[in-house]
Amino acid sequence: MNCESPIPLSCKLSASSSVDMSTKSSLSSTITGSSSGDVSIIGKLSDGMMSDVKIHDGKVSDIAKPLGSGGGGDVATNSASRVSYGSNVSDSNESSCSSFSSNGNKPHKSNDKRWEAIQKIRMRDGALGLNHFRLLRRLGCGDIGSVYLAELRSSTCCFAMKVMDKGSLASRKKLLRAQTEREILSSLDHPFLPTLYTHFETEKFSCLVMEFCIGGDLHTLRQRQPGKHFTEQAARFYASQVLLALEYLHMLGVVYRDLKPENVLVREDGHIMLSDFDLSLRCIVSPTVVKSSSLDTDYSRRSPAYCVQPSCAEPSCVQPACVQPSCVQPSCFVPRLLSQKSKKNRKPKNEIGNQITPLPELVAEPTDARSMSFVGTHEYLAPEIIKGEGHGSAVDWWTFGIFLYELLHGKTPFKGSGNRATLFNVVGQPLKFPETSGVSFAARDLVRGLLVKDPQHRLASKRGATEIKQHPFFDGVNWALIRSATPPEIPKPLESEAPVSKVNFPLAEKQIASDDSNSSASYLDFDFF
Ligand SMILES: Nc1ncnc2c1ncn2[C@@H]1O[C@H](COP(=O)(O)OP(=O)(O)OP(=O)(O)O)[C@@H](O)[C@H]1O
Repeated sequence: MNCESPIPLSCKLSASSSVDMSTKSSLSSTITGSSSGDVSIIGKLSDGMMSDVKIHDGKVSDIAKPLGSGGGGDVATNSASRVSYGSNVSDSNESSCSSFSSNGNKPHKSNDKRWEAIQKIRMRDGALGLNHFRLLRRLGCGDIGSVYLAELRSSTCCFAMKVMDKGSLASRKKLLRAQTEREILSSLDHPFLPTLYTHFETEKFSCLVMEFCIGGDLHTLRQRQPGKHFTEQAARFYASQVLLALEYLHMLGVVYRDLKPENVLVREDGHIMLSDFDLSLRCIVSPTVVKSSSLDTDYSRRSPAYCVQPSCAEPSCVQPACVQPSCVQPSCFVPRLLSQKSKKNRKPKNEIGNQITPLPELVAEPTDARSMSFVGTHEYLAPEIIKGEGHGSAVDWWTFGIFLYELLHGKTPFKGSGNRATLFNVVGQPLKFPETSGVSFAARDLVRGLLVKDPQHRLASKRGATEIKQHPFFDGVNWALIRSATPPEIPKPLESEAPVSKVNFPLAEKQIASDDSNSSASYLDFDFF
């Protein structure tokens, strides 16, 4: 494997951020292809155009004046190299386009105004299409598409629309990645994960309409902090929400595999949303209650019992064929109770009655799932991925450790002079903390537990997120009420810096312009791949 191979570059762009250009460039690079095969450069930078909109509560509320100076060229920086080796994904038949008929399967979003707005259009016009949206500006672009801020016409609701060129996806063998992302997105209903409002296709494009996050990503936000790192309190806030999102994904049978600050977006209320699921691995999980009630509260005194079905065991599992779509739905889980103790060892009822009753504990995470794909971002790659040993959900706990380290220290722990050196460090170098670090013992201890190179001995590898939640670093976090916790920072409403200029549509974009015949050309800025 040549880790210094030319790599496709995909840009990331956040229009209103000030950045430290010395530490990271504005490129996020992605390696794709087989380990022996050639790879090519396919990226470009987007131009960071801004439109004149102001947004509150996912709705356009005002037309703001251009701000003039002060950041037109500000580009969110991200040099993190993204890797996707060995999946050798071949084209699959595209699933037929479908808009979701209702929000019935997303009870947590049931009173969301955006659903109502979408539903109204659907009742009036049938399926939604590109012509129902006004594209205001490009938010950024990734390896498989560009994301636009889109306003639903005849409403004031705003969305993030990911637009993917189907021809380009097919020629670059990325249809499966796009399909994976769409299927995962459609199964999510969680406060820290995106809502997919609808999906539709034009002749040329496949479009995902998602919740829009006004606050940019955590990478950009970190750059703005004093010392370019978060306080421990802020890091705890963001990490705890990410942890819950990962736990939920694992319970759905999704190993996320691409955690990094760039993929953690900030909502207008300051809470987070994990985005970008095209590198995720889906597997089948079999949740197990390892502790059913108050019978035993002390983990350290007993050997835990786990029962997770490693249904997704080999490289082929990155292919959809090995995943039953219905099995990423929570409804397919039938938790099983494992008896922890024989009856004679249990405490008598009256003793239990005097105690605070802890909640049952469920392990529903695919701790034994295995994939051989080489995916992720160099600085975040787990050793078992680099070594090609096969990996499962423990990779998310490794990346969680790197993520926490970066939030607290402003840099990742194993970064080398190049990608090859980075990978070497991840596998062979011990974890070190900056000597002058003011980070607490608890935080360092948690990072140490997560960045254990052997996944079998890594924190959370046995009982999943529960092990991490119980670490002293998270003492005081009210997991049940975390949505009500006060965020470290509330993003400012989006305002424009410069009016959108007229765009000359390249040939490839003419189609979308004609698809979107009702829209004003001045709002369009397409630039695919
Ligand atoms: N829901 C959203 N709200 C606001 N901005 C978003 C949203 N989703 C994506 N973005 C922006 O668009 C950029 C591109 O996102 P996208 O997920 O397509 O690319 P990516 O993160 O580089 O991943 P990939 O290369 O796998 O496609 C992100 O970096 C982010 O800045």
